[in-house]
Amino acid sequence: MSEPEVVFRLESVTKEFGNGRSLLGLNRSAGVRALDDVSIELRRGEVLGLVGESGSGKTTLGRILVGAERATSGRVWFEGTPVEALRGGALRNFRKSVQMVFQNPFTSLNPRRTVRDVLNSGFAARGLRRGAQRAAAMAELMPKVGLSEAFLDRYPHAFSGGQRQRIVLARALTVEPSVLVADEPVSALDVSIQAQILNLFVTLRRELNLSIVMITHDLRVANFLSDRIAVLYRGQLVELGTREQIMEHSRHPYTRMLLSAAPTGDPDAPHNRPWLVGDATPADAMSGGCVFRDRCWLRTIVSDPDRCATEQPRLAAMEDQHSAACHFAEQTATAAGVLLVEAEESA
Ligand SMILES: Nc1ncnc2c1ncn2[C@@H]1O[C@H](COP(=O)(O)OP(=O)(O)OP(=O)(O)O)[C@@H](O)[C@H]1O
Repeated sequence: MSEPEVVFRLESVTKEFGNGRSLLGLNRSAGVRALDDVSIELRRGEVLGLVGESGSGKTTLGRILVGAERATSGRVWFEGTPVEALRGGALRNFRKSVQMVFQNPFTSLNPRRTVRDVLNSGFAARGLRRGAQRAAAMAELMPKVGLSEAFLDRYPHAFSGGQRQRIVLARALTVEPSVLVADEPVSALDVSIQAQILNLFVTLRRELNLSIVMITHDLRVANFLSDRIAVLYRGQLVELGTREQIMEHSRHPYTRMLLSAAPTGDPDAPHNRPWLVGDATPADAMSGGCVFRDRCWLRTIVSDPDRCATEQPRLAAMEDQHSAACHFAEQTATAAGVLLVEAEESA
């Protein structure tokens, strides 16, 4: 099998916010490490789900991909070139090629601009100057996102949330991107509409060979359309694998915890979930060791829990495509099974 083509490559990317001194050099603020030594690739035509709780660094990673934030350290390569080295035409091409779609379609559209105005700005950026060229591009684009051309002269307020998200997608597509970074694109929508929009992503990805980074706190969304899933915890990439590896054979105790906390729709699911262990300790009180150790259910049963406090686990490959950052990843599945049986017996 040939190697997949890599669109983005992130090498040891760290992003810190607010890590500076005041004007007089006093009160050095601790700052926030939103991303901590993240290395990952995005392949041509794949959907990469990026999951984790609020504050885990998902949006920051997405903003680094589109060039809206710069890494504090580490490298970001786009199609083989470091992003910071892009200039002139190559930089313009990068800005068109990588588009971001935001969560809230009610705030991401200007209420005073019709759909036609919105799309025309994108077509102008793509270099379509003549009215006839833009009309033809518009006639091609609207059905792709499931909208009628009759909507072109309406303002955003005339549309439902799902329709607005279709307009936002159409706007992103005007410049013919090769990568979409979608930041919680369905979480502001009614559940009944979410599947329609996710299906639209699936269709667009197939028709346009798009690479998509799907940022979501909802594992059901990631499960629906991802080829691979990356799990972030406190800015660190703690597990990476194919959709099936993560959803069915996850090895990091945090991923197991996320999966068990996700609504399953199963009324018989155990209420006494053994792997929900307390709240997170503030990050600045946890230097060294594993970032997840304070909430880790697996650590409560392994033979050498001190190791978790002293030695930071590195992301290590366990099988083809699947890696996890846990010293005891080999024991996760068995330990989870034992705990679940115990919980069911004591319920
Ligand atoms: N511009 C900023 N200035 C300071 N801190 C920031 C900034 N952007 C993000 N952070 C901090 O970085 C950390 C990661 O935030 P980020 O928004 O990337 O997480 P997230 O996983 O996308 O969370 P959410 O789902 O809540 O959006 C958080 O602690 C956040 O407060």
